[in-house]
Amino acid sequence: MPLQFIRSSLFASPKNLLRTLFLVTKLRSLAMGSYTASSQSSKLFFRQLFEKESSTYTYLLADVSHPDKPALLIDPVDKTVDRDLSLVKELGLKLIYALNTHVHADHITGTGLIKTKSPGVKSIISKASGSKADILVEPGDKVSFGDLFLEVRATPGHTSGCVTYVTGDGPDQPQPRMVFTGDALLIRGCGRTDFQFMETEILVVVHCSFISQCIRRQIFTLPKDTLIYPAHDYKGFSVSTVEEEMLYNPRLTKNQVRYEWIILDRPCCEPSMPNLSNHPNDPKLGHGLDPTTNHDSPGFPFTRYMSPDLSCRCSIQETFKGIMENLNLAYPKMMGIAVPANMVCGLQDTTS
Ligand SMILES: N[C@@H](CCC(=O)N[C@@H](CSS)C(=O)NCC(=O)O)C(=O)O
Repeated sequence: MPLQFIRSSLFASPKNLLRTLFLVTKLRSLAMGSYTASSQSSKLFFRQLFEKESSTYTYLLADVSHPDKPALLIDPVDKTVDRDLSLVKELGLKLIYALNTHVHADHITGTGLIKTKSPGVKSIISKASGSKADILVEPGDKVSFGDLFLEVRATPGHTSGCVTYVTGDGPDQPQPRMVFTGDALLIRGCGRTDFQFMETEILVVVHCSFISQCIRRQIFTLPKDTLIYPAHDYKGFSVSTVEEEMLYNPRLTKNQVRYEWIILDRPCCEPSMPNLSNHPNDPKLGHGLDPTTNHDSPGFPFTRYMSPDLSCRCSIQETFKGIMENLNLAYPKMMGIAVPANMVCGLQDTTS
């Protein structure tokens, strides 16, 4: 509503005055809502926190309707642990979990420090990450805090163990839903895919397929108003929605024919990397059709990648793989220190 209309209607009639006051209040609360990124749920306390050197978002969630006010932190950073723990204390929350979405390569997780400063807090990371933590979660697991919970979804590709945490689906859970995507899905972007398994062309394709397919299947299938909260932003964005990213994310709105086709009908994100050494038709040398039947070999869903008819369906520049190969990002400055430290997620400073 134009401000001019609000102003002029202020003087029209008592009825209009009330309506206008309601509108102004609503507009103000909407503006504040997006500024503080607060949730609609009366049970959920939610705060988005920022670490500026690595442009990392940490999220604090708590069930404030529960007598203990149990809380969790998603993707805490070592440098801002004191700030985060002071906030938890000030608000009278009881921190029970410190979660990581994945093994970060650009900063050191805060979970180790949190555990030393706040004994009793349990660290959480995915089992697929291969790193250490108190609790290793798998897709489908729930992380409960009071009456609220987060659901674990697998979104590998940036790293093989990346998971996304989604607020629960149910009458007492926050509405709209909220999804903490780590580095899998960023606002108008996504995590780079050049960290792991880049030895062969086929594995590059597998990883690109994983991330783009997992974003589609695990995140874009959520209700359109689901709020997206990533682990990083480099452009000043703080929140998006499933609908917005489906429409405007430049890395996910381009031609996907090649990758949709490659893992068609395969359950997403299963650790079923093809065993290249045992396969009779080496995909590096050509397509993997069974020469006797001219069909895909059983149990090898990627075999048609090199098939000439598929390759000409779309040009490589239009594909997700083409986009990802042309990002030209330098490796994170802290990678050599961050990855080994984060592989012992939350345990490096404890005796357990
Ligand atoms: N310049 C930063 C690292 C930037 C970077 O590589 N970010 C990662 C996520 S953190 S490992 C990424 O996936 N970026 C995708 C993108 O499109 O930016 C540093 O030196 O730390």
